[in-house]
Amino acid sequence: MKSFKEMYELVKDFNPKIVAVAQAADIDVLLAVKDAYEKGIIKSILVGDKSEIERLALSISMPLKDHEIIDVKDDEKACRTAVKLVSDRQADMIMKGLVPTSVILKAVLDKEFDLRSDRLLSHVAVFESPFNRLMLLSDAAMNISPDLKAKIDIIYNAAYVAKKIGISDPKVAVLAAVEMVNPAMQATIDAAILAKMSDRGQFKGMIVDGPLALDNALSIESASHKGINSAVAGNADILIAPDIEAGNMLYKAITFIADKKIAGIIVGAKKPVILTSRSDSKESKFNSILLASIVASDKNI
Ligand SMILES: CCCC(=O)OP(=O)(O)O
Repeated sequence: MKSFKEMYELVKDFNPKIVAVAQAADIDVLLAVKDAYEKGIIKSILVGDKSEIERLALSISMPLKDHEIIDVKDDEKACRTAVKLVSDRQADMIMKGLVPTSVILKAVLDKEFDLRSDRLLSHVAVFESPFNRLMLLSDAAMNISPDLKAKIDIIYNAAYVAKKIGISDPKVAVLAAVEMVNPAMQATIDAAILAKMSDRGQFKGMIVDGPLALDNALSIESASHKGINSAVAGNADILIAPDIEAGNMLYKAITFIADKKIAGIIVGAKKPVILTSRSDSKESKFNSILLASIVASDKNI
């Protein structure tokens, strides 16, 4: 897939999914939900401050008769209500509204709702790259300081999403600040181990290489200028950040500096969670609904 337009072309023929929105009183969230509803992609249950949802909906001419509202003001309760709707099979996916990521993730991880699978949960972002194709980034929002084992799961989760959007044998760049292994930099050691695992055939259906700095993950000229010979350099489909700080900054640089369209979801749970930054645009939130719809349509999730 080259663009979110192509993603929309795929999703528009799916049966509409039901989205439980946690803290829906936000103009960009409501605009994305309105757009997705009008295009027949979703139905929604809006959890949040009812009077505020009604006020905002009026300002964007969003008819609320088509959307159920559950009046909950408190952040934690709104998240738990949205997650419970999915847990009780009244909704197919959860959407983060105007609420901190940690609050919604706490509800998603609560054993009471039985949404965890045997996989690690991780955030996967998809963005329109300058190379006329979609690329992926992980993890910008969930795993704070993943160890080697967590990085393996993060790579598998990202490759799963890559395959769902048509990237059959993704090339995975494990990012660090430098391309050489430096015993003082854990990110380079982890990346080198992951690359060796890939060399030995321990990752199926993908090529993993690292450590790669962002320049040579993205540009073959940068790689050859630095004398780096790698099947992934300049061809990366998936960027794996060393930790949440790097991942989150890269995510926000993609949107706020490069002005690229992005989508974000949490995978690894029994149902997808649409998870963007509160400050992301309505387009990014709409794109995230598309991406989650693809994952939610997978019978084997
Ligand atoms: C995927 C980015 C998650 C994030 O940073 O959310 P907030 O900006 O709302 O904290």
